[in-house]
Amino acid sequence: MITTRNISRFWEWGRKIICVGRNYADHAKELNNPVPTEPVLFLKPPSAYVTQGSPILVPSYCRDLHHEVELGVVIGRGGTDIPQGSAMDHVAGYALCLDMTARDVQDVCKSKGLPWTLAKAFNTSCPVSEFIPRERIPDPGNVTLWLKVNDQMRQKGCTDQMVFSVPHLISYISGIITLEEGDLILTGTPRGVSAVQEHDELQAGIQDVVTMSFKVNRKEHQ
Ligand SMILES: O=C(O)/C=C/C(=O)CC(=O)C(=O)O
Ligand SMILES: [Mg+2]
Repeated sequence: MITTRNISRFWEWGRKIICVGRNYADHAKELNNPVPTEPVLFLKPPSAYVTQGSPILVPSYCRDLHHEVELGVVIGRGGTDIPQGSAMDHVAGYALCLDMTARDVQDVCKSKGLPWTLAKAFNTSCPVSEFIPRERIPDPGNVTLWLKVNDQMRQKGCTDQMVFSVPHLISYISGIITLEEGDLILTGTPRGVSAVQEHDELQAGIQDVVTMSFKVNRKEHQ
């Protein structure tokens, strides 16, 4: 059987989601973290994806779910040890993403020195917009991301504030984890993260390029 995969539906490919944390100094500071000298990485599984029309589900064990709006980079050509100079040749496009975070659980994990999996990798923890072809964002280092909760602006930040640029991140990550076509890199969030509640409506956008909206529901007990 011949199957053709469409990069504009990259979330259906079952590929890796590699996330960068503390990549904006103002966000690192609002959570009392040092600004990193090397990228901070963690992963989400493909089951974290959710697209517009389906709700974000608060995990049953979470009492403080936070939004984090982020620029996502969709890999078009894989590679290992990719040099910074050619890193952008590996980009197929972008997506607006949310790194939904169970902040109360993350705080417990941090205090116990445990990994962040329960806080970051649960089902629906990675809402994504439609695929944005790379031509529509000529400079990923200079676009403004925003997020509103129930029409109230909570986050607005420009990617020129990233500690590590998109080419730097692609090069660094590919030296540790081979990048494959269809992988997604979440590049970190600017300041303004805050709690969302069941029934809230989140709207987010990248300038005049894309907008998306999601409802928040609580996961039913099974
Ligand atoms: O260290 C913390 O308290 C929190 C870090 C994050 O959640 C990192 C991110 O996901 C981010 O900066 O986007
Ligand atoms: Mg994040």
